Amino acid sequence: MSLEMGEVHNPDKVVVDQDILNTNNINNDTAEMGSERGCSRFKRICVFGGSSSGKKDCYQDAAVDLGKELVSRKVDLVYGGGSIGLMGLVSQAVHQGGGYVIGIIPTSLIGKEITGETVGELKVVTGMHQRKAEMSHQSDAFIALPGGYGTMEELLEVISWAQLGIHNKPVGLLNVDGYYNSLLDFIDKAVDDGFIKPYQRQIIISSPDPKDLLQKLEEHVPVQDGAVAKLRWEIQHAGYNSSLLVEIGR
Ligand SMILES: C/C(=C\CNc1ncnc2c1ncn2[C@@H]1O[C@H](COP(=O)(O)O)[C@@H](O)[C@H]1O)CO
Repeated sequence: MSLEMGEVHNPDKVVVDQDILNTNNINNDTAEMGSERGCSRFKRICVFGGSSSGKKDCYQDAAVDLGKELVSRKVDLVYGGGSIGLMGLVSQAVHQGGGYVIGIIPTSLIGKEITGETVGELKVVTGMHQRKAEMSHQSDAFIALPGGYGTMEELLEVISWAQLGIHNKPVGLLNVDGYYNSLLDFIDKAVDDGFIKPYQRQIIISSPDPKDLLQKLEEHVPVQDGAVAKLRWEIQHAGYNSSLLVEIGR
């Protein structure tokens, strides 16, 4: 497979590149589709997950169940574009269920040897930072499956962006078999010790069960603080025009 930057693979289901990048369009679509789709307030959810499958069957089962749950709610999947590990399993479950899959992959990770044979659409970006920005632009919520450094980095970034008010999209943690218990304990310690504000602890929505997690995300009301709202207002009124501000404006 040879792909150029910005190219969308799989022409039978081509998404016009400009539409993908236009965050406002996606937002409008989401609002319009809400009643039409009937199943979810989200049009697209970004799922982070291990490039490994983990040693216990329950991790793989959870990835497949999450994919099926997205399909049943008619929510599109945005993910890292690889076919390996839990990220591959969730993408295959969505694709096989007839759902829509968009993989965002940096040029450096393209190649069957590294990512395997991917399903759905594949959008190529220049690097890891562009990938995360693009995944965030594309999505109305985030979910992390169990995973390693890559998953944790992606998860913590969207949490810290929520804390800064860069987005107000729900962040879910699929805490399969208590995999993330020690991370949640650590975050509770950070709250106790004064490094994370108690209301910011609520940014993370966790559940061991995909269906329950999706339901909690649907019902979630984002936490706001006055300082963040002021920051958002000041940046918007400073007249900047960057991808970050497109995010902030959502
Ligand atoms: C480097 C190797 C394989 C990497 N293949 C990947 N393809 C696509 N996306 C990937 C890949 N590896 C990591 N990611 C991203 O990070 C998250 C998973 O990382 P983790 O450390 O396994 O948790 C995932 O969400 C992707 O976005 C060959 O060794």
